[in-house]
Amino acid sequence: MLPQERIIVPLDVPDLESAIAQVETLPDVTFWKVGLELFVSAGPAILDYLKQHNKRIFLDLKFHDIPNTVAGACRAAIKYNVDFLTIHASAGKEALQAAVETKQASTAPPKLLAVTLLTSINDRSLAFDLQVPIELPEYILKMAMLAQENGIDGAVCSPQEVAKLREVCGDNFWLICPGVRPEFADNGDQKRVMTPKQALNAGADYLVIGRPITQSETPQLIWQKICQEIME
Ligand SMILES: O=c1ccn([C@@H]2O[C@H](COP(=O)(O)O)[C@@H](O)[C@H]2O)c(=O)[nH]1
Repeated sequence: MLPQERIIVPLDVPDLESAIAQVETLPDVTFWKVGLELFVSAGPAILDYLKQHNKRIFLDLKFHDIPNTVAGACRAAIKYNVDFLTIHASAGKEALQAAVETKQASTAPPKLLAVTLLTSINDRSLAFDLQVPIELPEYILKMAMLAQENGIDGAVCSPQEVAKLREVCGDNFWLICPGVRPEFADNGDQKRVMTPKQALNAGADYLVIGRPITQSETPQLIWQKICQEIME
């Protein structure tokens, strides 16, 4: 795989027209992420468009519900024939198992990824807002292990945790990192960040990089700059 094929760009836009415009602006991007904003607005039409243009798809709907509802949502999403699909690890063991059972009953299943802890959460908000009484790195490791033990294919984590998860979960567990910021970019609401090169060196399989590219005045130039950086 070429290094630039390891960068997933989110289509965090309000409608189908804006999504198509963004894909056209970045013709070299091979892997796009469709999240809640766009899917709630445009529905599966955006998935059809991406498939027609031979793009890979990360459907990032982050399911978090009771097992029966998660199973039903996975069954519906799997029909779209996407590459990656997300569920929150904190939905719990039975919901993770329900997602995996649904996937196993399908002929062309996506990789199921468990979100360990949103990259917008830091140690302080984990302790004081969410009242989780263990240290952040330990919590993330526990979420990844819960996912792996129950048959999930990989985890979404920040680059700051990826080396530890790689060491513990091994090479047959996909590690996908949002919270990636080139030196020149603002962190925005991302709290646990590293640069693209640091994230890949730490063991990430794929990086999700959005606003530093898509909200720049020159998205194609920034894309090329990031690709250059990770190839050096
Ligand atoms: O923990 C998570 C899980 C998902 N995301 C998603 O990744 C992108 C990041 O976009 P940026 O513009 O690069 O911040 C976005 O679509 C999130 O929904 C995440 O950031 N953290």
